Amino acid sequence: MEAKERQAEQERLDQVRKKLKARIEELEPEVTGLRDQAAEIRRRFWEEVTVNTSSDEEFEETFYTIKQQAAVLSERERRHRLLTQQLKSLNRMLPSPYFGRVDFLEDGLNQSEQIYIGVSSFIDEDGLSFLVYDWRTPIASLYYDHSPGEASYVTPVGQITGTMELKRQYQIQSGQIRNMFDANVTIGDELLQQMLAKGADSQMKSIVSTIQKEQNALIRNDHSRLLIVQGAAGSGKTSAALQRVAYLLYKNRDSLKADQIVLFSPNPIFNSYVSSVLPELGEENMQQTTLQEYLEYWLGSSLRLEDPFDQIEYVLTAQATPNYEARLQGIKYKASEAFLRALQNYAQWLGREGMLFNGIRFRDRDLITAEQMRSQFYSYDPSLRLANRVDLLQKWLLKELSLLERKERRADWVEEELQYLESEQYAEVFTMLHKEREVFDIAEHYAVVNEKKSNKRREDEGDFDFAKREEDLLRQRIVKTSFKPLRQSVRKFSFIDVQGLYAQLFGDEAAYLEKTNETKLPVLWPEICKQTKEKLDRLELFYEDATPYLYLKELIEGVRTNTEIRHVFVDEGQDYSPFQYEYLKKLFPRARMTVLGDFGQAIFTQATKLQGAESPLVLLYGEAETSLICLVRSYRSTREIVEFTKVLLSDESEIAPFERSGPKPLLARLEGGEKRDARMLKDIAAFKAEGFDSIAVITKTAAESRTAFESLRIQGSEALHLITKETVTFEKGVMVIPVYLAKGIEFDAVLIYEASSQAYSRENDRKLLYTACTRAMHRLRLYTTGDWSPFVEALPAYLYEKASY
Ligand SMILES: Nc1ncnc2c1ncn2[C@@H]1O[C@H](COP(=O)(O)OP(=O)(O)OP(=O)(O)O)[C@@H](O)[C@H]1O
Repeated sequence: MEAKERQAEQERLDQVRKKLKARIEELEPEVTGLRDQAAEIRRRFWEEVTVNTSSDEEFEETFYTIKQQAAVLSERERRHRLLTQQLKSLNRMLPSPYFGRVDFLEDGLNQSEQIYIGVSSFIDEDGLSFLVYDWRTPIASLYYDHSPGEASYVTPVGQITGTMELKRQYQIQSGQIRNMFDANVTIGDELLQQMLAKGADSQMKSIVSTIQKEQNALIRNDHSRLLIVQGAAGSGKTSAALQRVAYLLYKNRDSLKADQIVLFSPNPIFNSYVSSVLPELGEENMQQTTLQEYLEYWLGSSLRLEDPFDQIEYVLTAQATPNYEARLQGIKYKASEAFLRALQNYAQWLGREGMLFNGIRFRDRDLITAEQMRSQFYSYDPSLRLANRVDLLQKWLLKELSLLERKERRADWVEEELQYLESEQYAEVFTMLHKEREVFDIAEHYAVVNEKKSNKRREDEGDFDFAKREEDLLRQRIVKTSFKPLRQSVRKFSFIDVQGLYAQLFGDEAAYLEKTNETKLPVLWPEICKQTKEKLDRLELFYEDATPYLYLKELIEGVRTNTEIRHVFVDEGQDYSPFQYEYLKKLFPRARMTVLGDFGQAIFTQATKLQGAESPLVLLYGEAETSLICLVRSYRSTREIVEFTKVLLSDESEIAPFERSGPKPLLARLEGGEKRDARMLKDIAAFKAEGFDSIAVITKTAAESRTAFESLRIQGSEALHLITKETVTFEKGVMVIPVYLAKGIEFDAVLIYEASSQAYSRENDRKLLYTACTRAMHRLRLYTTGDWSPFVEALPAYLYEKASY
């Protein structure tokens, strides 16, 4: 590019920065001033108002002064918040105010506009000219969606068409243009090349300057109730999802707050990995959770819930244990829509018969028996929904408890407790009764004053009525305290035996079919029943039972919904069952859903296909309300790694590498574990010397991770981190990690610990191996001490190098 052009751009940049600095200098004292003013108003709030309640007018006067003061304070605080935000955004822009420019000649006009695009907008002093446009403005989509030539963008008032005369990208650091590229066919290839060539980080990066056209479509899609994104490994699903959150927050800034968006992540470590993207863009983070966290919260502490990682560890390691096959069948069935339907039918059946209740017991006595509840429950109008009848029963129980509580006051145990009451409790009741009197009685006023003066309680023994009332009140208090937990547990629906109701489903086959109207069951149903019940007896719940259990509980007690949440994002969406999607839909009735996933990485047994006619997800809200976007270009890995992993997956999925080259994946076969570990350590050292500082040894299971970690450490590597399901923060370095925890994360170099036929030979293992290999950005090595996995064996030799040592 011509030097003159570059100089002109640098001059423009200097101009913009000068204006930015001027605005910052102007704002800084204003922000400080507002902060001090607000603090001062707060401090002197009560000094400014004279509280006078002697007459109605005075009272009104006081009331208005307070209101006025509060309004001034809130205005100062609001303005302070606003300007602080502006200041932050200007400071964020200062080192690199923009990253792109398009020159656009709108049809019908005779002069083109230069549109500079950055992380936020910056308007000139005239209040009209945009020196920089926020990347989320409608006009900025020109940059992402078009190349020079005919172009258009959509505004709230319609489509604007014209010609794009120039598209330019900048790399700006500390106010200096380091690089400039003019794009013609595809945008940003050069900038993107440079971005992707960089090393992995402990935090996900924002991709705002190089968003690709197909990603832009998903970021800005705001008409679908459900947006499904099926994207190959490394195609930027997570990155684009986070930009989408930023976009939605910008577009709906008057009506949408960050805490009305929730992201379901695959594991806690992933939460830490993505947590810096939004703040980097000047937005607050959305809520982040895992489904496990959600389920645990709602199940409470009565049952211990297995987590998905223990479940997958079982699936991967317990093949040789008895009844493995039954558990697998159980996992599949309990994730299915058939089971969902079965539970709905079961709830219908319970409406007619079979409800189970927990009687209410008190001091080893039955207060209200399960039988009484049952007959009360079935006396209600059968046309009422189950949950409505439960609601009626709850009200009835609370009323019954009130009656019983009253009766209980005369019980002997209350008499006994009276004897043991602490003197403070007496004193409290005594004062209460006197307070009651004091209001009406002048003599009482006098007695109170006297009491205070002499610092002695007066004698009331002679006053029979008073003593009786005192006792009554004390009895009332004793019983009330003891009944409080009973009331609380009725409010929490503890009178419903959900555990029994769930267990009751897993009786014999004929009974199940009758209660649920189902016709087909897994072959090993009796064993599934046995396993489920044994677990429940130990007050535990398999992971695959958690969502159905909660679902049944809600069919009975009424659905728990969260109407505050407007957008739900589900990352690694292939790992959720159809059942879980139904549950999420119910839970967030007012939310739009964005599901991102890759069926190629479906390593959990309950996986859901995201697209295609048989996808249950498409049926969730119906086709009319669902949009599907496929991302096929993979940005994470070099072309060589993408080609290797693509063939490894061996299905028809389209995966296209982005043009970035590196060495082919390397296969190393060694005689015995010791030699393999020694080799790996040497390779790790070499990677580090090359400047890669995020390196992962990926294993199939957590058990294998522990062994690998120990043996690599013994061989001399201390700077090694073992990542387990308990790890909550993601840090750079060399780590040993099971593949299912590495989901969604990436590393400069990946070393597959043992790619033998023993480890990866079943069809499911293929996806595990694929997921593991696709974590690599720049280098991929596979090791084995035995025969290669058949999936590796089947790869054509041109896809890899073989190590010769
Ligand atoms: N438009 C882009 N510009 C720059 N980098 C990008 C872009 N799209 C994706 N990337 C990079 O590609 C890598 C993979 O992105 P991301 O993790 O979002 O992919 P993913 O589809 O969620 O992957 P996976 O399913 O394997 O977890 C990241 O390093 C991301 O920064």
